[in-house]
Amino acid sequence: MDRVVAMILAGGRVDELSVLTFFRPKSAVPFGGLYRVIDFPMSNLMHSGIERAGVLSQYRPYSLINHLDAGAPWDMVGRRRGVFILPPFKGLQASDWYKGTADAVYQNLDFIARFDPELVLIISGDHIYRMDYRPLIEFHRRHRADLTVAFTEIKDITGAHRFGQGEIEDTYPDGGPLVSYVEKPSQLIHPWASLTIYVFRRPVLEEVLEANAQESSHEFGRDIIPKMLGIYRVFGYKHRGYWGYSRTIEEYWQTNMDLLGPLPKIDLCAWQIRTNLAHRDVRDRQPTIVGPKARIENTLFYNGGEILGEVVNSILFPGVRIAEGARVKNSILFYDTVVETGAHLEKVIADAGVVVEAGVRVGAEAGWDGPVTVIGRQSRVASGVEIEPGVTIYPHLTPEAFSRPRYRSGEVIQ
Ligand SMILES: Nc1ncnc2c1ncn2[C@@H]1O[C@H](COP(=O)(O)OP(=O)(O)O[C@H]2O[C@H](CO)[C@@H](O)[C@H](O)[C@H]2O)[C@@H](O)[C@H]1O
Repeated sequence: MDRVVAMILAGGRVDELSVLTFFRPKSAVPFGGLYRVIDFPMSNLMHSGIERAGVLSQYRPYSLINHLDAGAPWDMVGRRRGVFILPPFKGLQASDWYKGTADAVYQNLDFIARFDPELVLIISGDHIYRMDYRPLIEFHRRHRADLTVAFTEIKDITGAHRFGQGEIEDTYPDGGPLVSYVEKPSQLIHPWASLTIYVFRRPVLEEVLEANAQESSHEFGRDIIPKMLGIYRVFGYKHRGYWGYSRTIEEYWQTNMDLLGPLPKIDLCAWQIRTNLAHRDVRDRQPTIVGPKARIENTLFYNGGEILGEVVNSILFPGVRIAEGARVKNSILFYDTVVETGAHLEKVIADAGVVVEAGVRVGAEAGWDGPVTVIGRQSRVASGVEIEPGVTIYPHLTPEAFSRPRYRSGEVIQ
């Protein structure tokens, strides 16, 4: 894979993820008890033998930069390897904030040229999936394609309007020529959704991005792919495995829950997901302590924690403490969340450093189908309060911010 350079789109802000993306881009949102979202595409690259990647970052990049570091966890440090963060910059000619996905790559064509690659693999840093990119690249080469776009079959048509949709000629079992492509139509018109995974022949990428440079809109899905049809050799590749979009709070919660149970949708053992353990002292914390009265069922947890109460169907990041008599169910608790005695959490996502004081009920009785309650970073939920399912709590709130005994579904506490 020496002749392939990866460009990872990781600059987008995702408003639907609410308080979870107040301080970080979606690609840096913690995931699965130990990881961050970008670990999945990074590990896919590593397993596929692709050792050079540029990361196009823009929105609040600190935690992403800190996490990726020089790329050592994914074996990308070396004389001919590396992961390079590419923030927007001021250049000789007009350059600016990345005006869209295509513009982000366009502004870094000279970075790509340094490696003189045959192919450029452009992927999103925001998705949870396991994929070996080698068959895709092999497909691209076999068909002498200029561009290959990877797709997944749309099974749930209610969310179809959020995707780029393609019609793929049924020539081969793994794909065929791309006949038509529409970016986010208002309803389902084609059965395949774009995964934001593109393989370009490098001269073609340069040509189409140069041609788009003077336009007013700069998105691969809206402006580049549709215009290439009929002019270039454009193919659609059918990805058959799991792919988690997790663009809304509910989807993010569900994608995490997909890691639980006897048959997880992504097997973290068979396809090792690598992460950076150097920060938050994760590597050096003590093993998680499980108390004599603890009850733990169908749950993922790593180190540094203390579980004295009850945890069911949940994902706990390092350092989470659950006091005796506390109950946590169907929840995702980020680093160092503290759940005090008698507190009861159901279907909650708590960002790092949250404290839920004694006796608080958050989202209680939400069940599997109820809405998710989200608590922003380092908020302290006051003792005695009841928070109905589906409330959003802003970061850094102190107990004084909770002036009422009960908050209703859909409310935002700030
Ligand atoms: N200015 C910028 N600089 C750097 N990175 C940026 C950026 N703006 C966005 N990104 C990144 O690019 C990727 C695509 O994000 P977008 O918000 O453009 O698309 P969206 O997810 O809505 O649809 C897209 O993703 C769905 C699901 O894959 C497809 O179906 C659809 O065709 C496609 O447009 C994300 O990884 C995002 O972080």
